[in-house]
Amino acid sequence: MEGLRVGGVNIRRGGRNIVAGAQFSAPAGKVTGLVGPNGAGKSTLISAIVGIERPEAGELTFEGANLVAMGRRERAGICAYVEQSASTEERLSVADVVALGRIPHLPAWAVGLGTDDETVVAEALEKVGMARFAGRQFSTLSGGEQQRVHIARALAQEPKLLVLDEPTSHLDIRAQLQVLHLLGGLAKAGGTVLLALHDLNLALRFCDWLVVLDAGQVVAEGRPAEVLREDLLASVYGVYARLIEGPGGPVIAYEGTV
Ligand SMILES: Nc1ncnc2c1ncn2[C@@H]1O[C@H](COP(=O)(O)OP(=O)(O)OP(=O)(O)O)[C@@H](O)[C@H]1O
Repeated sequence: MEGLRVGGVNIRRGGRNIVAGAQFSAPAGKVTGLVGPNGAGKSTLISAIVGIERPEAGELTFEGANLVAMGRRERAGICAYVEQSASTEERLSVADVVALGRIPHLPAWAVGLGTDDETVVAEALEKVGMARFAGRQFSTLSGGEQQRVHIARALAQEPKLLVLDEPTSHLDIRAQLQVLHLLGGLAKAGGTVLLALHDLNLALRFCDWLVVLDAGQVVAEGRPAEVLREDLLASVYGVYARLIEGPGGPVIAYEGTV
């Protein structure tokens, strides 16, 4: 299965190349991690993939269809996006925020959700452990609770391509494991999942495929344990680390900065 293909993408901002000739695949049926140090260009590249900005050059395709040329509604029928910092939906309830995910699936004349849509919304909240918050005003939630609701909104969209920018940054460790497990389940069901991630041990454990971005360029792509080698951790992240065998597979033990 083809999934997402990023081909020779250039993105300029402020008069300089932020992403330069990025080329990689996020295959369908896999969780692909996009990793790299602060400022590497991960969010910028993601903003082009989800259609927030147009790349200056290059191709972005999903299952062979050109994402750049797609209209908003068509793209929303395929791709859901969970932003790094959640925007404030001030007066909406939690259930209303998640219901926004159903909009691409509603007919143009619809005035509200159908029963099936409401079931999808309730299930999405259940999956992220937020069902009991359905009636709460979104703005009263904690950062981690808001992040879970945004993930639920993306799940309610039932996307073929799910793109998440650091979806676990505000989550406690249990919620991180639950969300990453959930994403693994979506991929196993045939979905394409791409997520920017800082925790390389979580990337090792939960990603099937890894893309490393450094200074706007893809410097490595492959299976996590083959990509996250000691020399790459030193050259890209500037850290000394050892890969040691943990009970559930390899684990990175950090030793210091280069
Ligand atoms: N409008 C802009 N003008 C100039 N530089 C910009 C602009 N927007 C972003 N940048 C720069 O582009 C680089 C990439 O930013 P981006 O947010 O994509 O990185 P990132 O890999 O997501 O980083 P982080 O891990 O810190 O979230 C950074 O150095 C940032 O300062």
